[in-house]
Amino acid sequence: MTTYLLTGARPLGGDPTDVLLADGVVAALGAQARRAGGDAHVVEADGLVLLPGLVDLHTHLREPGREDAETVESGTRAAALGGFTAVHAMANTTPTQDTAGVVEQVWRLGRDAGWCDVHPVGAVTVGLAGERLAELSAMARSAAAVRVFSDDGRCVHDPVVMRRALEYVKAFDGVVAQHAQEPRLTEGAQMHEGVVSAELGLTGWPSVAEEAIVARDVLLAEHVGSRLHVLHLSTAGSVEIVRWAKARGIDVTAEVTPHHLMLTDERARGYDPRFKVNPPLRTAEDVEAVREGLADGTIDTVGTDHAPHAREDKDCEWAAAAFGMTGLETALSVVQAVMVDTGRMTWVDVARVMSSAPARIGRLTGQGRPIAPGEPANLTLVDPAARRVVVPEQQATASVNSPFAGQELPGSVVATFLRGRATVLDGALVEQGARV
Ligand SMILES: NC(=O)N[C@@H](CC(=O)O)C(=O)O
Ligand SMILES: [Zn+2]
Ligand SMILES: [Zn+2]
Repeated sequence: MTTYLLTGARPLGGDPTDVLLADGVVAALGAQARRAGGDAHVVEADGLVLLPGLVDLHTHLREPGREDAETVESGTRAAALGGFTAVHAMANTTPTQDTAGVVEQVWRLGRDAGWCDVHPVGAVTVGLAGERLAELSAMARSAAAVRVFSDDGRCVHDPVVMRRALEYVKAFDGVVAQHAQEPRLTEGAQMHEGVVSAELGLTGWPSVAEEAIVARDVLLAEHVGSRLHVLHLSTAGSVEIVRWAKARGIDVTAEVTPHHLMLTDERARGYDPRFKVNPPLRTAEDVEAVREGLADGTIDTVGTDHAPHAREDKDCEWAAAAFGMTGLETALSVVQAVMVDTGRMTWVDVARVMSSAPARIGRLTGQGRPIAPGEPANLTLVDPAARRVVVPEQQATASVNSPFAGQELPGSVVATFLRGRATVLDGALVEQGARV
């Protein structure tokens, strides 16, 4: 296995130092790294920020079932290029990831592709139908060792089913990740309900449809003493509820997506379906509230909600288009633009919200660890001074539905290491055959 000497890298944005990666771990730092790294492959890292490998709790890889939109192979290539060393693959596949057999299949596909760790999310209910609990314990005990359960794409709407799921996952330290959307309040909804939806004549999706479920679920989590994770939180009211719940000692964590940190419902004005997403893009006040919530720790993680869609599902009129946008290859840049370059967060904070916190919530060992001797070498090296224009056709994801197409974003991933092996070097994928 190649050893790597990263020279002049800034761990978590701190002072420059040399970092030696050998035998899958961070072998040494500083002068010791330079001494021991005589025959190592040198990666010039002057001015580059070294982060723990990013961990996504919310990726749609679409395999099995929609390999025309993404496969485990194409999606994990995108992940590696985005700086990720682990992703959680959402359960809304066809067939649904609701049995030990299907989650093991996805887990194996991820392992064989080798671009990053793939942790399948288990469905909460059979077929995401919201009625009967899926075989949660069999998925937890399978080779995939599932700890995160979600019907994402759909809300676990029945409070009795949600309560049972929260109770059940306690047996194996699992977490229920809720897609908070009151279905009756969002029937036929096309975008955020507000001034813009009224002007465009599109059916609105009120903030309360999210907030009502977030409020109910934090109370349920408190009642049964279980862990709850709120996916893609998007409204100022949701931030307030989670803040209240945490102050009360409820074991809740929350996620925001890069697109909800940057974009508003004004984008719907062009009726461009790339901006159609669930939950919908909200108002500037909501965007400010989720930024503040992320900076003050109310929101624990940034999850990409990478949701690739085939061209025919997006190249159509707004009302007919699918909900969702890609995000793995732009997530870190968006967080840099919105949170770091504005002085609202440091790289230490970025490492928390994009690596250590999601790893902890997913109960991953070996990911999101400090950059210290003996720790697994899951790392990403970022050039914060770089700028690039997003060209979806040039990305590794098999789909082109990026809301940032044509936009210039700061920062680029120069290298990604998975247990000491480079998956990305010089900003390009290191193909299997070239890996040593
Ligand atoms: N976010 C989306 O708009 N779409 C997701 C489902 C989801 O995350 O709810 C998808 O699977 O396409
Ligand atoms: Zn969702
Ligand atoms: Zn999703």
